Amino acid sequence: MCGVVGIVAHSPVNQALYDALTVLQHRGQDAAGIMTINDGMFKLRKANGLVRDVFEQKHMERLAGNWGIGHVRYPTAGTSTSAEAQPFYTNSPYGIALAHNGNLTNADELKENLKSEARRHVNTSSDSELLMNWFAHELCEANAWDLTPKDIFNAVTKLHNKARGAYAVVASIVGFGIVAFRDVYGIRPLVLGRRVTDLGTEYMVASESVAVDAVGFEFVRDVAPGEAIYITKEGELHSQLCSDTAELVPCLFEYVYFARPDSTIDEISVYATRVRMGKKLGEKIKRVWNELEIDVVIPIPETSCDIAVEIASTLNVPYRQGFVKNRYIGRTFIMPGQQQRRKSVRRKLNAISSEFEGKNVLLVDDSVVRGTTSEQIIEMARDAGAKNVYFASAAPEIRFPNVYGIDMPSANELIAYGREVEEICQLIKADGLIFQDLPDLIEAVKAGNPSIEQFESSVFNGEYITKDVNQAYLDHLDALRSDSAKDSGSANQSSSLDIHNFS
Ligand SMILES: O=P(O)(O)OC[C@H]1O[C@H](OP(=O)(O)OP(=O)(O)O)[C@H](O)[C@@H]1O
Ligand SMILES: NC(=O)CC[C@H](N)C(=O)O
Ligand SMILES: [Mg+2]
Repeated sequence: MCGVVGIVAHSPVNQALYDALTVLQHRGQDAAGIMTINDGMFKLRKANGLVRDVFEQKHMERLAGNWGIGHVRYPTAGTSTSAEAQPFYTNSPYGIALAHNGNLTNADELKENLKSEARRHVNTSSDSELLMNWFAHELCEANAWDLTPKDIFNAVTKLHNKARGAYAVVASIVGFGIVAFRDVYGIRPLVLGRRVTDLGTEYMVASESVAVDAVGFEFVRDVAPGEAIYITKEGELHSQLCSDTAELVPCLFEYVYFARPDSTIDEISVYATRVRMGKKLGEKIKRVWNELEIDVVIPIPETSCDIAVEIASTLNVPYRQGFVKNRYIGRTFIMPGQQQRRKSVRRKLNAISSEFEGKNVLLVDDSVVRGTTSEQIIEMARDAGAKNVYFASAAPEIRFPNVYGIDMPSANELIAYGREVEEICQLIKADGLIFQDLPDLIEAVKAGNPSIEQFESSVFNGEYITKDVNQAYLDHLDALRSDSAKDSGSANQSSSLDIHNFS
C-alpha cells in the first residue's frame, strides 16, 4: 500500500504535505517523496526511508511553492531503489509529476505498447512510471497549448480504457494544477478536503481522511470510482466521472488492516468496522467454542486492539494489554523481506508475564497472513506462562495473492494457502484457532455503507474484480516478487541506469 497527497493552496504547502505524509506513514515505510511547483519549476525530494528521515531542513526549504504532491511507498512492483520512490516526473507534455497508490495488472502490456504506440521511454521497472507516461501520452493527444478541464478529463477517460488494476493517483501539471483520480472500481481509497482561508479556498486530496483532518482541512467527500478531480493552480475545482462502467468495489483489506482506525473510507468508519468485526467474531467464538474456558482476551498490538476489546465484551471476559509495543518500530507486515519481518516481531512486542501466568489466553489479531506474527507471539505467550493459548483472527483465511497494491505476490508464502484451519493451528502451535467467516467480515464492513454491493475480496476467495488475473499471471508475479526472488536480487536491483539524483 502507499499513501498519496496533493494540495493546492494560497501559501507554501511544504509543511502541510510533510504533515499529511507523516499521518499516512502506516501505508508505506520504504520511501517518501514530495514534489512542489514554484515559478513553473518542479522542486523534488524523494529517498528511501521514513518521512521523518527523508526530509531535512534543507530539503524543506527547497520545496517552495503553493501547490504540490507527496507519496509514501510500500513497493508492490519493480524494485525498492530510491529511483522508484515517488513522485515520478516526465517533462512532456507541460511537465508532469505523479504519485500512485495501487498496482497495475497489465503493466507488461502497457510497457510494450508505450514503446510501439507512444514512443515513450520509462527508465525504471515501476508500474507507476508507466501509468504516468500513459497519462502524459493521452494529454499529448489533446494537442492543446491551453489545457482545459475537458482535455484533462478526456485523457483520464482514455487512461481508464488502457490501465487495469488498482490506482488512486495524484498528478501535478506545470502551469495548470493538480489532477486526482481513482480506478473504475475505486479499489484504493482517495478523499477530497477543502479549507476556506482569507486568501481563498484551498483543496487537498489524500489516500485517507485522517490526512485531511491532520492538516486542518475539512473532509468533503470520497473521490468516486472512475472520477477525476482537477484543481487549477488558482484554486478552482472541476470534477467529472470519466467512465461509463465505474462501480464501487473497495478493497476489504483496507478496513481489516491497512487504514488507520480514525479514517473514513467510502463513508465507512474504519474504527466502527473493526468494532463490528470484533462483535461478529466474538459471537462466532461463543457459538463454536462454547465449552472453552477463556480467562483473558489479549490483542496483538496495534491494529487488532479495537477488535479485541469488542470480543472481550461480547464474551464477557477481561481485556488486557498483555503485550507492550515498542513505539519506535514500524509495521511488520509491510517490511520488505521475511527475515526482517521475523526479527521485528520480537523487537516490537514484549509480553507482561503477569497477564499470562497460569491463564487460558485468547490472543486476537486482525489477520494472519504469512503467520510470522502469530507463530512467534504464541511462543512468547507460552514462555510468559500461559496455560492454554487460543488464537482468533478477525479476517478469514488469506489464501490468494494480492495484485492490487498489497505485497502478497506468492500463494506459497501465505500460511493458509492449501491448508485447513487444523493444520494452520498446528503450524502456529496454538491450542485452538478460529477465523472470521467471509460473509461476516463483509457484513461488518457493509453495515457502514449498505449501498456498496461488492468488495474486492480476492485474498480471501480468489475472485479478482478486474477479471484479467489468471494462473499464468500469478505464476509470473510469484517468479518476480516472491521473497526468494527478492533475496536473489532480481526485484531489488535496478538493471537500468539510475538517473535519479540522490542529494
Ligand atoms: O501473519 P503475518 O504475516 O505476521 O501478518 C499479519 C500481522 O501483520 C500485521 O501487523 P503489523 O505489525 O504489520 O502492524 P500493526 O502494528 O498495525 O498491527 C497484522 O496486524 C498482523 O498482526
Ligand atoms: N503499494 C502501492 O500502492 C505501490 C505503488 C506502486 N505499485 C509501487 O510499487 O511503487
Ligand atoms: Mg498487527
